[in-house]
Amino acid sequence: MFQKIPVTIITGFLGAGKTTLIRNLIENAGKRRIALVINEFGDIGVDGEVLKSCGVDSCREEDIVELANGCLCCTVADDFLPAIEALLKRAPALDHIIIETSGLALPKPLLKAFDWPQVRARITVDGVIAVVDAAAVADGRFVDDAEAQAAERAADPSVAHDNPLEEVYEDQLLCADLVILNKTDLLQAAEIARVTGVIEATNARVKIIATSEGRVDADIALGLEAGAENDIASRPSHHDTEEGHDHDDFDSFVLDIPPLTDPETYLRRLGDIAGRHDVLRMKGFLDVTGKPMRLLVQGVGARFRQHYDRAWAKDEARKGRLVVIGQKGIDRAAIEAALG
Ligand SMILES: Nc1nc2c(ncn2[C@@H]2O[C@H](COP(=O)(O)OP(=O)(O)OP(=O)(O)O)[C@@H](O)[C@H]2O)c(=O)[nH]1
Repeated sequence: MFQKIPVTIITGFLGAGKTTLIRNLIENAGKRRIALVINEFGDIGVDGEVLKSCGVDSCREEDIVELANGCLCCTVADDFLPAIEALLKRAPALDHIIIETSGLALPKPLLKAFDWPQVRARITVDGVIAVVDAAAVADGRFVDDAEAQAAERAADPSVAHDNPLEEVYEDQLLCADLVILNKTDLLQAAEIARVTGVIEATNARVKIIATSEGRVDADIALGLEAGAENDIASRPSHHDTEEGHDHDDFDSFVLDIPPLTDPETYLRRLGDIAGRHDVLRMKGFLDVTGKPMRLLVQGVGARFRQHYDRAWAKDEARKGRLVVIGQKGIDRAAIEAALG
């Protein structure tokens, strides 16, 4: 019998752990033939690179489609649908498609693309998964006083707050069938319970799995059977009355970083600068003098992680580059001066 191919949409704010989750899913997906569609904000394709070098046999380079340049939710017809069409022509047929949206994308416009007749005939959206950085929520990164705001919204559902971070984060939550409450390693049990309550107050119908390092059973995450394209109307958005959305609220730029002799000191400086300038996300690859491998650096707010992920290729220039993402008005000149 003809079967629709299930698609999982993975949303979640910058640095929440979407790529980490996907890596885990493909490692644990058994024999499923999976293709990944990855969309990233910022001009260095770090997520695709991370997944290509993940070393999982079933995840081949040709199974990863990178849609760079902006925001999937704004380029559905031009970029996204042709990419999906190409995946549907694969023989043998794929078992599953996972789409990682950029951390600033609104999932609902993307979900709507799956309601188009030519797409819905062949694909079903198994589920929308929102990855949430539990520590960022606990720190009030998105909403200063989440409990007070949930109470306010319960009294008046139309209440709006002019905070772009909050709008993106909430749109992602409100569209989800499953929340992966990630980074619980950074919180005590009472904080995890509090954050869980805050999420339930925003979206009462969503399932929540608390975890760390994106560890979740692939059979659960890829077997939600939500048919999300059939109940788009029950997923409210702050942007329901608009055509598309703009990205004027956020800014990103790429820094060229000279070769480093003392990466530890440099990374401490990165964390310090990210904190002082309210950087939302920093990531890229650094060239450490004398090391055959490139240093993959990941910053979420002021929290940094790094590891040597692979050797520089023979035909590749050893070039340190970091993408920096912040809210509009982020002080690029000061950051450049501090890191150059
Ligand atoms: N402490 C901690 N760090 C985590 C966890 N999961 C992921 N990270 C780290 O958080 C950083 C961002 O993770 P990613 O998986 O790249 O996040 P993302 O959502 O794909 O990021 P963008 O695509 O830039 O939005 C990386 O340094 C991860 O190693 C976790 O459970 N705990």
